Amino acid sequence: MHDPLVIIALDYDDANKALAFVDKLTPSQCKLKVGKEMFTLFGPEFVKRLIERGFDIFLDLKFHDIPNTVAKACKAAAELGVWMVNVHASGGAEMMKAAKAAIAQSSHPQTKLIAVTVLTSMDDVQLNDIVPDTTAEQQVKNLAALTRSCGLDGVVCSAKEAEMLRLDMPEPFLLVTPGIRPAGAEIGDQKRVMTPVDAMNVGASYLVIGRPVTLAPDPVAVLDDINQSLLAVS
Ligand SMILES: O=C(O)c1cc(=O)[nH]c(=O)n1[C@@H]1O[C@H](COP(=O)(O)O)[C@@H](O)[C@H]1O
Repeated sequence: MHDPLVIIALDYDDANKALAFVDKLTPSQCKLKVGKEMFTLFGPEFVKRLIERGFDIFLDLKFHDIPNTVAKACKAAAELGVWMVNVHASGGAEMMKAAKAAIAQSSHPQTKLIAVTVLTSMDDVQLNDIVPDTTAEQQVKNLAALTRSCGLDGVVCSAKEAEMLRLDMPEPFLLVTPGIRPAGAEIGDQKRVMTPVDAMNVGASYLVIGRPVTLAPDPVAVLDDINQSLLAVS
């Protein structure tokens, strides 16, 4: 089966609404991301229902805690049967290595583990409130290098940093890029954004796209258009 490049962020507060959308999709059109809102509302059962429908699931809970806690959470996520799970790289090397080791020991050791570098909702000004005297680009570079040295499968970053990272981080290291906005789409709370085609051209592995698709009057048509536009670059 063709591996879809788009990961749809299912950020709904209503499981039936989310499932009504998912029922119009096939696993060759997109992977699905379940994040903090839907997981908090509907839990692992909801994730299992999506897996049963044949979709690859990115469980985006962005774990960030002491190594023991994150390792156990990642093992539990892997055992749900998800395709990918994530942690915050700023949790540090010990935490990331513990998470990787725990997944390797789980019943689903092929689960991919990636680390968030700098959230795509942050610009340099916001970043400097928490990490002075750096840029988002520099911080992404440092945290991606740390993530890679810990043996993880990839990072979450904005497509703005993809070209720089690809210089010394070739595939199969994954660059998973949210903050994707088709031309003319509302940017909302995102800061470091790029269009789907531009993101793929600079080296993204997968594009995480939420509201531009899910809030559209015809979400499936928007997803089809994005997939069509990507045919030329993939
Ligand atoms: O890890 C993520 O998926 C993530 C990291 C990041 O830096 N920025 C980011 O937007 N995300 C997620 O990607 C999705 C983006 O959604 P939209 O902004 O609606 O396209 C949301 O579900 C976010 O939680």
